[in-house]
Amino acid sequence: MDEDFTYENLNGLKYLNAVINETLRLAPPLSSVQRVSVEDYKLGNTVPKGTTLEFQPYILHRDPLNFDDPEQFIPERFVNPTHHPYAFVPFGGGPRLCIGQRFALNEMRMCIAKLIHKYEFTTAPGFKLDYFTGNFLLTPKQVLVNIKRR
Ligand code: HEM
Repeated sequence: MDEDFTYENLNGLKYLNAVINETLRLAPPLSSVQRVSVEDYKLGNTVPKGTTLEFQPYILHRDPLNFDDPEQFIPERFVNPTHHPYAFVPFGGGPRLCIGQRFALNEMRMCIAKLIHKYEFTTAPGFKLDYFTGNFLLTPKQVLVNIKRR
């Protein structure tokens, strides 16, 4: 069965990839990304050289101008996506885009596909997802699930 979990097969699992993207939209692990301007730049006002600028994937991803019903978990929106390329930036963007993006996506596809192939996961009764705050990494306090062999 292991031979079915190839790069090509995993890449072609449209709904699995949509679920991963929708999860990265609502819970981008890196909630803010910084840049320093290397020269004066006109952006409405002039941003002087040496200014630290920050964009927050978490905020962009939940902006109703970018996504309809942004607070809802709707993987289908990533099956045939229509959003602006810079409206969804869990791995950043431009020349300093996350170097591990493909590796991370592959790893997620492989682990999730193998696990749900053999086991069924449900959230534990009464469990509510909660995150540590005040950290640049979005980390859940705990994840309680029930696991059943299929
Ligand atoms: C879900 C997993 C991951 C997420 C959400 C993530 C997210 C990000 C983000 C938002 C950036 C900043 C990009 C920017 O400044 O525009 C970044 C940079 C980076 N990431 Fe990741 N990352 C992940 C996994 C990984 C992995 C697995 C590796 C290495 C194997 C990695 C290596 C790096 C490196 C080296 C940079 C700096 C790139 C540069 O400045 O040129 N990341 N990542």
